[in-house]
Amino acid sequence: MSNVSAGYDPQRWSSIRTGQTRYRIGVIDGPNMSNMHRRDRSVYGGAAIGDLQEFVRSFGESINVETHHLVSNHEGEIVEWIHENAPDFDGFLINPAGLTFTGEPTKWALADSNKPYIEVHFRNVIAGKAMAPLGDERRFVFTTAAKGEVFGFQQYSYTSALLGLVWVLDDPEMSNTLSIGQIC
Ligand SMILES: O=C1C[C@@](O)(C(=O)O)C[C@@H](O)[C@@H]1O
Repeated sequence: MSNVSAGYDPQRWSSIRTGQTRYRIGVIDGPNMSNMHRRDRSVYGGAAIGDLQEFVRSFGESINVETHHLVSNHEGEIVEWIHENAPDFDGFLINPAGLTFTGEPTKWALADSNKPYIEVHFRNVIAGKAMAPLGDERRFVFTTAAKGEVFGFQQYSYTSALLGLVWVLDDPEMSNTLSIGQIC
């Protein structure tokens, strides 16, 4: 009997990718990531932003994905880059970094593009939040329209997110559950 379950497709459960399309993904690093080689080594590993971009690019190639990178300390530049490039991209990864709690314009540029995006962070950005003092009610701006989140795995947050994004793009059923439209 083949109709075991509409959701079960053996191909999806037995290969890294279910599709062969070569995707173009925009990878954005926000304010302060250009300085990552001088930031806390235990989090950012002492590597420079160019090393990170090369790491993500080469992982992308291994799964037939082309990544295009922007690092910027200026929100306006990030917004314009999204406007300009969104038509040519299939999706985005963003480490909003310094814009994590304030980046409404960038969040909307991504949401308006109607392309899925995944928010990434080196750190576990939620750690300790349960014990945040009263009054520290900062809101994660990008989470409301993201397809997903990956944080806490340092540079591997990016490669994990890239794989997740490709799964979403390869699988029309997952793409249909985009959270865009539920933005508050
Ligand atoms: O600049 C950053 C980096 C960060 O996004 C990360 O990658 O862990 C975490 C943010 O809270 C912080 O503002």
